Amino acid sequence: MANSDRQIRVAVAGALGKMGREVVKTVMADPAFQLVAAIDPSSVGQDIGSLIGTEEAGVFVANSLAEALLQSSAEVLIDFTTPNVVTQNVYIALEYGVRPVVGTTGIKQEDLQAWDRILKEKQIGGVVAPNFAIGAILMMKFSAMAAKYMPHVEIIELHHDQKLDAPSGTAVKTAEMIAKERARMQQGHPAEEEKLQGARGADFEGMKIHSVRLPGYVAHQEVLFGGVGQTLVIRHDSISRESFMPGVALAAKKVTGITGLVYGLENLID
Ligand SMILES: NC(=O)C1=CN([C@@H]2O[C@H](COP(=O)(O)OP(=O)(O)OC[C@H]3O[C@@H](n4cnc5c(N)ncnc54)[C@H](OP(=O)(O)O)[C@@H]3O)[C@@H](O)[C@H]2O)C=CC1
Ligand SMILES: O=C(O)C1=N[C@H](C(=O)O)C[C@H](O)C1
Repeated sequence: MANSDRQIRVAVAGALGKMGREVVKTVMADPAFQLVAAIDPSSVGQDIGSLIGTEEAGVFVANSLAEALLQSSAEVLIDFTTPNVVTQNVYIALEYGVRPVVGTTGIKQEDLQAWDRILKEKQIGGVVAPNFAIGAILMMKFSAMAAKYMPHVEIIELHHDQKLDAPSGTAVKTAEMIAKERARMQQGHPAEEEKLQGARGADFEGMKIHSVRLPGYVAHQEVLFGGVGQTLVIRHDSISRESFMPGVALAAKKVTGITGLVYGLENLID
């Protein structure tokens, strides 16, 4: 791919993971981007393109994010690593003035607030999106709309059994968006009692969230609403990780034109 000033210089952390591989392919295929670094603990020193089965990228897997960012002059870091790695990665990116685009989930609110502050001080942008699939964004928005009229709601998220965090970032974001539209409330019978701990799921401001982990699933969520004499189910299925790629590419392009942190893809496409 030809290098030009107009291309956005992109580094990918977690480049050999399930998402990272798709992201590397997407970045390599999009003329708006130049892949300049790939960070992952395994296969260090090998060409990332050869490792993921595309053409050679001329970019070799690095272990140290700081060194990779420094040497590559990356402008954007796309992070799909793990919940215990992402926080440190973003602070490193911010130190080097690199704009983070983060899909990794399990991030604390206090870190989101700190990143927003630092990004504003540095006058650059960052994006954290628990879900980059447009269908999932619509599911969350429709759920927030429905909760105004049908406030009794429970969330069931279903994922592959390699997922490290529960509940999913998407389920938490959905609950946050619903919580803005309805008052905190008690659901179910006031005297209900769990005979087996965890049977009623996790609690988010009175909303129950249930996490399923099974081989065969990719990423799925149902938001169930109950009213008098009626129910409503809003469901989204990501049946392949390609579903996330247009959102990732959009965020990596838009992040160069914003200041501060955008939390949620819906805030970039409104
Ligand atoms: N926002 C969204 O739309 C989506 C978000 N996700 C989230 O993205 C994250 C990644 O998911 P997924 O790709 O399935 O996970 P994987 O476990 O497949 O990939 C994570 C990768 O990160 C690597 N890694 C570990 N430590 C580091 C480090 N210090 N620096 C760089 N890379 C590192 C891992 O290497 P190793 O295995 O050798 O440790 C692995 O290759 C999860 O939090 C998931 O929830 C997933 C899908 C969509
Ligand atoms: O781990 C995954 O796979 C996914 N993680 C994100 C989440 O936690 O919501 C997004 C999507 O659900 C896939």
